[in-house]
Amino acid sequence: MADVRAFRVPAPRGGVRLRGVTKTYGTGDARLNALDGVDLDIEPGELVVVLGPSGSGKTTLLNVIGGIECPDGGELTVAGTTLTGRAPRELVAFRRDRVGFVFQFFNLVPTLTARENVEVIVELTGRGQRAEVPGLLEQVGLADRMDHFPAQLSGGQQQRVSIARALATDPDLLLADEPTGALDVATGKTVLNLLQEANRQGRGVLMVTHNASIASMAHRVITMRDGRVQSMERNAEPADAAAVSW
Ligand SMILES: Nc1ncnc2c1ncn2[C@@H]1O[C@H](COP(=O)(O)OP(=O)(O)OP(=O)(O)O)[C@@H](O)[C@H]1O
Repeated sequence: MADVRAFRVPAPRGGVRLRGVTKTYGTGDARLNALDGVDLDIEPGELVVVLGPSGSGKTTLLNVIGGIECPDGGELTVAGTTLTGRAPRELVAFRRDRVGFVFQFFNLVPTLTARENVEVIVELTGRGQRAEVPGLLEQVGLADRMDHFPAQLSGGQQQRVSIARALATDPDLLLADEPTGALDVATGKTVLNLLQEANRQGRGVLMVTHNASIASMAHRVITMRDGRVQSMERNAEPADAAAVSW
């Protein structure tokens, strides 16, 4: 008899709820509302793309949802955890257990190999298994590059290491800030494909980008303006990452 586990659809996870979330930088005349009362619901398992002009609050939104920044006001719940009013220590635990980050410029440790860059996260967080790291690097197409240092890898390969690193702790939600911003089209598409695959495994994915073409692969597209959600659109049929082009 066939193994029924092979057919099990992964449970969707990584839902997000914001109500009136504010984040202000500076004081007096220099005071700036980076987030100016954001209301937003992201369903578990959704792939959401965030667009908007420079300075509209996209990165701040991502950082607040990821527990990198504390909101000044409003209510915020991510993957079942209420983040408002939390002590910094609790936010560290939340980040460790719930979210994975992918950045535009990869943020790898230059003195560690690809394998070590992923292993160090497994060891620091106590999540995931060191023995699974080679398999993860294989999944992102780096079986033959595991012992290379970041400087010996192309931009796309470095971004794939950073995706393996983000997935090593099995996060509920993957937060990606301009993950293709430093890559050419072909390489960028392989990265998008990996993010889509991570989403198809049930994880929430929230991706900030300036590239409006990427919006076609999202379940929902959010446009930010002046620290607020200006619009929200649902794609009836999200495209395969392979079909995205720019
Ligand atoms: N640490 C900070 N200190 C002061 N101001 C900040 C800080 N971080 C962001 N800002 C300001 O908050 C506003 C929103 O910034 P944010 O980086 O979220 O915008 P963005 O939409 O991601 O922009 P971009 O597309 O250029 O990356 C901007 O005006 C920015 O200058």
